Amino acid sequence: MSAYTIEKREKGYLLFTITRSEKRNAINYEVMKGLEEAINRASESDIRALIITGEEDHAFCSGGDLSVFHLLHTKEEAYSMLSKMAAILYSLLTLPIPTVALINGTVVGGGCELAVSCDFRLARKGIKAGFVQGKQAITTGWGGGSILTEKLPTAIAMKLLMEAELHTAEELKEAGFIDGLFEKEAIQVCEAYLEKMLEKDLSVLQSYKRLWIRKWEENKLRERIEEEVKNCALLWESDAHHDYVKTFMKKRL
Ligand SMILES: CC[C@H](C(=O)O)C(=O)SCCNC(=O)CCNC(=O)[C@H](O)C(C)(C)COP(=O)(O)OP(=O)(O)OC[C@H]1O[C@@H](n2cnc3c(N)ncnc32)[C@H](O)[C@@H]1OP(=O)(O)O
Repeated sequence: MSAYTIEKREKGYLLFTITRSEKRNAINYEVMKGLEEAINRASESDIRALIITGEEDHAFCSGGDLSVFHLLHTKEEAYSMLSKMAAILYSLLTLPIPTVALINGTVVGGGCELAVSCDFRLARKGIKAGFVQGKQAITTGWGGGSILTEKLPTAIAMKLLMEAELHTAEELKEAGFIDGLFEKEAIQVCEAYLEKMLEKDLSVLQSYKRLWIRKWEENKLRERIEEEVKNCALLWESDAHHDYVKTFMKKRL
């Protein structure tokens, strides 16, 4: 059973779906490979947008797959995984077409980092979301913290990260993290959200997106992400982090 699907939709966008609902769509190395493939295909000339979502309606994405990543003990082992995903999310962030995180369910940890790397976030009403890494004695480690501070006012971004709490989609729309809410028919809602953009020449969309990419380059975002990854790898080694992961895994073994 594949961990993802990539579908080219007749309206000219790619739909990437994480298909690991049995693990609340946690990201393992296969999902990372799928994201790389989707990003490469989205760079092809006829693709006008990329939508990322999760299978079923329990979760959009529960972040890193703890059943795999709990085997990473040292900062070097953690850095290898974290930097791989950080590079993927930076490629996603800087895709010169509109990207949407279609948040069909709960989104926590690295799942929020995936979502913030998209241009827009549409969420089902009532879902829970949070940058929970702080509760696990680590920080964001895929670049999501650095990217969040590019997209939200600093104080709001820092509060979301430092508190590491779960919020409702409604609260996060208030905070400016979520751009739109829906109840059902996620794909139709998302297509309606993109409709006017998808009517425009691809070169117009690409030119506008390059304005933001230019800003992120001038703000040395890629270097700041690298520092975030290194800091997270250092914290990864802490007993507090390993204790959290052990507790999570114990409940499930
Ligand atoms: C830098 C990013 C960083 C990283 O790891 O690299 C992170 O992403 S840190 C954050 C890692 N993620 C988590 O800590 C989330 C853990 N999961 C949960 O808190 C809950 O599962 C939740 C809130 C996502 C959903 O809760 P719900 O009650 O709906 O489901 P269950 O907890 O019963 O889980 C169902 C099923 O899914 C498995 N599962 C869920 N999340 C993960 C995960 N992140 N990795 C691996 N497996 C996960 C869980 O073990 C259950 O499986 P089962 O076989 O039934 O026990």
